Amino acid sequence: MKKTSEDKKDHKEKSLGLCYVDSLLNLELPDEGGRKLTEQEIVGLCSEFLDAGTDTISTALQWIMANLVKYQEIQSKLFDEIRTLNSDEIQEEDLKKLPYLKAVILEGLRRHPPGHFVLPHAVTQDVGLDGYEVPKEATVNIMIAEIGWDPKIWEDPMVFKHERFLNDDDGSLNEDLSDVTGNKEVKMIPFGAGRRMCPASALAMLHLEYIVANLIKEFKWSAKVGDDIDFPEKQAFTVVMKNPLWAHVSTREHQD
Ligand code: HEM
Repeated sequence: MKKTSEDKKDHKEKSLGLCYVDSLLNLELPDEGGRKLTEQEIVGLCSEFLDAGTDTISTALQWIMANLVKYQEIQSKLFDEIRTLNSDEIQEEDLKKLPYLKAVILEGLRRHPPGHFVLPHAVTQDVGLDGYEVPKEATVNIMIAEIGWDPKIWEDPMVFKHERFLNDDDGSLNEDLSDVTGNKEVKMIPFGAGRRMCPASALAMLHLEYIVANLIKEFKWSAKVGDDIDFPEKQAFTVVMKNPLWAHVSTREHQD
């Protein structure tokens, strides 16, 4: 760890900035006499970051791509939208010009949230909430998936209908529905809500939009011959596709 720290010091001069481990190595805890993090704490934080940040994204990506493989008409419309950008490689700033893409990603997260629950929470003292007693230290959880599938809020909740996030008149994004923070109203909260909400929700949305846009721009995705693409789930670290996606991938330049 020490050697890495010194190596990083040299590297810092030549690089763009500090990486996550550099920040952890430099951190001092003001409430604990300014002590540094222990090696065990740093390893714990890195592992939390990697687990929370890779499995969730890859699971969400697989569900979204599976829907685009199954529903070719959605994939074609998405490709048409991406084509309007007329750019060689989609950049971060292009993404806000792609409401159809955002609607597909949101519907993917509503219909197939990678986590069906938040992390277990607890209160530090007995609390009365809306007529319910929540005892100190009892485990409290929230059913993320069920909220996004509530038929009182979502029409045909188990159907992949990305258009629900678009305004009928001009195809722009319905801003109220697409707020997933739960700050205005809790309709779907794939990242949880409140103080312990996923700290990387904006980064995750950016990654999903960026990756899906570039995958669809470069390649046409279709089902393996004889594969129907179905959507049963399996609980792993996240809720994954029981039958993982196998797709036939071909470059766009040979066909469009
Ligand atoms: C589609 C992608 C993602 C989804 C659906 C997701 C969802 C969630 C959910 C539901 C929680 C629990 C919130 C709660 O307990 O109230 C959470 C926590 C967390 N997520 Fe994400 N996440 C995603 C991507 C990421 C990424 C990319 C990172 C890091 C780079 C990350 C880092 C974390 C961390 C560190 C926590 C724990 C926060 C805490 O305990 O206060 N997540 N995430």
